[in-house]
Amino acid sequence: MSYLEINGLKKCFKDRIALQDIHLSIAQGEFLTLLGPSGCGKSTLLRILAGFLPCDSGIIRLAGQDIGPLPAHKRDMGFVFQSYALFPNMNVFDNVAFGLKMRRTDTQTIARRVTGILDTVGLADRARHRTQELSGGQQQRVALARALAPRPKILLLDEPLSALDAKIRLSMREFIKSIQRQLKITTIFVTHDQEEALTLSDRIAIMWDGRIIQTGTPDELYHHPNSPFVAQFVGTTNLLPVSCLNTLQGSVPLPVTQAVDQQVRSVSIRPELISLSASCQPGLLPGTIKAKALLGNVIRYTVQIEDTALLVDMLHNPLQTDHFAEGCQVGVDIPASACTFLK
Ligand SMILES: Nc1ncnc2c1ncn2[C@@H]1O[C@H](COP(=O)(O)OP(=O)(O)OP(=O)(O)O)[C@@H](O)[C@H]1O
Repeated sequence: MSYLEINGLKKCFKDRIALQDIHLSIAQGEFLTLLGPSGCGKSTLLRILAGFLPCDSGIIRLAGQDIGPLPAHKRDMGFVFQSYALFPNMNVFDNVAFGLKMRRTDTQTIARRVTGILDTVGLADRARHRTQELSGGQQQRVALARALAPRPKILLLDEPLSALDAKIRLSMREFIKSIQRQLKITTIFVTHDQEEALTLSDRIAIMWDGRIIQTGTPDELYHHPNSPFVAQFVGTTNLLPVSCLNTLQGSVPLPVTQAVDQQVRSVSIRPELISLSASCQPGLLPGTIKAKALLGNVIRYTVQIEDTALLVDMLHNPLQTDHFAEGCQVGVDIPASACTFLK
């Protein structure tokens, strides 16, 4: 059963539609990410859920209750901003205690809760420090502790890692996931970084131009995208007009008829599903290596086949010597099962 349910949500800013037709169900304890390019409406949706912004129409239910009419402080949601937004005039303890004081929680409970949550985020020894004395990662942990201290029903995180440098970002990502697992708190995370979304989420809602285009597990979105937009936005792919297959099929039995039957317009082929051979045996397509890039443990080749350039990923094993140099002639195998046809 869904814990948070959003139905038919719409939001306009003057004549600009920021969100429309938003339907989303989130289970208790789930980690859901809103993923999409800049300006697609992710933060607007999060702010509406938090009660910071009104929506024009739609219903939001939390644990069966319509929370649309409730102000932000009565919604039981914790919010973490991209820019920490800590109170500079307060120390770490008082920042974390803020939400509890607003709720007129008694002093003993505040002390117990703040100490407990600071311990959870690994900052128990910094309680009396001023927030400016902390690193970016530590400040974001204070922001997380502040959001969690009142024990909200939902945790809302708006690009919480984007102000951090690359290395801290990675460790904070792991940290957020482990806290979420430990507390089993229902979480909605906003990002435009697909790697972040894929590694953190139970499910991802892909947004584009104010709409949710597809919702699914990372695996579903990667292997079964419902549109060219999702295929390109989640992972790397070769997105080709389906007519390309007509050119390629001379040598390979690709399932072009299936594509025509479904009136699809494009085909997505993931780079790791294509393989290369040193010789072009029957059934393979003749290609030329145009470029080669080392991406850590993967080598990404650009292979030219007639007018089509394909990306092909192969695991990089330094002990093996069967890598291909630029200019090399190769045989290219595109199994029919590698082709995802899209409308
Ligand atoms: N207060 C506002 N007044 C007018 N337009 C707004 C306002 N807030 C957001 N918008 C517009 O609504 C659209 C969605 O904005 P939003 O900030 O939700 O996108 P986003 O996906 O979170 O983008 P980013 O990843 O860049 O933060 C954008 O076109 C934006 O310009």
